[in-house]
Amino acid sequence: MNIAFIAHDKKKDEMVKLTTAYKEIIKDHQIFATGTTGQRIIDATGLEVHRFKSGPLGGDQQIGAYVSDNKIDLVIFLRDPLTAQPHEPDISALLRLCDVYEIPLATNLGTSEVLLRGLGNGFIEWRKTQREVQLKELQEFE
Ligand SMILES: O=C(CO)COP(=O)(O)O
Repeated sequence: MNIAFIAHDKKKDEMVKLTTAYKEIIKDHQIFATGTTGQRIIDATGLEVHRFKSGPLGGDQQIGAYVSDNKIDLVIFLRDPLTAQPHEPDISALLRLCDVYEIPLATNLGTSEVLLRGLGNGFIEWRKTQREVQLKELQEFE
């Protein structure tokens, strides 16, 4: 599975704790992240991470583009609900695309734990079928 991890500044310590705690589960998957979040995950876990640009510089949009290309199966986005973000429109756009494409999305630590445990127990496997169906549809369209 391809998992995207994103955390706002005040949530980055939580993200480090989360990815460290669930390293045994996430190590078997491809990890994508916005720039600074990705670096924190690399430093803390040593896992391989595909880093996009930093969020305010377009990272959320890059992940959104991957979502719309059916390349992301799960999004863990630890948002800071108490601080205004200069790139709020990008954040809303990413959340919207997750809903458009029915991508499992966690925006807080509690839901993140549920989704990562679900991932470990195979509950996200349906995404593989979803990807194959969509690929077939695209091929028929071309
Ligand atoms: O701002 C972000 C998401 O909206 C996160 O970006 P960084 O991981 O680069 O801090």
